[in-house]
Amino acid sequence: MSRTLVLVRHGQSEWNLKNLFTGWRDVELTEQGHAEAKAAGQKLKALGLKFDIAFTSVLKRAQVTCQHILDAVGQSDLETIRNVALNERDYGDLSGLNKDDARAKWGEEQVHIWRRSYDVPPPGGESLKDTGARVWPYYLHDMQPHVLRGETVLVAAHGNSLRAMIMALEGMTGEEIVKLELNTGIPIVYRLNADSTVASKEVLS
Ligand SMILES: O=C(O)[C@@H](CO)OP(=O)(O)O
Repeated sequence: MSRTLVLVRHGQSEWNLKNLFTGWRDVELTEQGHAEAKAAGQKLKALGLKFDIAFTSVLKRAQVTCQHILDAVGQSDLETIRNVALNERDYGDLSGLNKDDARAKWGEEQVHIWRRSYDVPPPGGESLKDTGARVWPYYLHDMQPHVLRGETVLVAAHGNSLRAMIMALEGMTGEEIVKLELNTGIPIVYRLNADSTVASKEVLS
């Protein structure tokens, strides 16, 4: 029984590089981002992983990352489900603003609260808790059944949508999850027990 779940944050995007709040804006990967996604695929290939299904968001930085990984493991045509539930946290009115400009305008502390508190949403956007309220039901209904059937599942998504999944998978508190930073293009390989709890976790950094 494989029961393997691989989570990967997309490679560096143009707006990661420019230090802009991104959220649901549909931006491209940088050259480095493409390279990170390909390297993630090579790491998964080296583990000998073969996927049964892949899931990604409706945003191209995650979709392209997903495709690079599937190409690297020799599964370019694998069934891939795209769903808005896996999108990045919606940054609302902050989307497109520079993070340093925002600190200058609203103060370091306020911007940190918007970025890394668990349940305080940025103006017009989602908190991490709000993001979890769409990610976790989607995981339970659409992804977890594949894993529990013994399949190997790839999820290429975003820093905060993956944080929301990790929090629930590992039973972390809101305080614990906001301290966890996910690097771009680094696969996290979970093996699950039959009762859906985590048996092991390996970060392929
Ligand atoms: O801008 C965003 O959408 C996210 C991820 O890049 O940023 P943050 O680090 O603030 O969660």
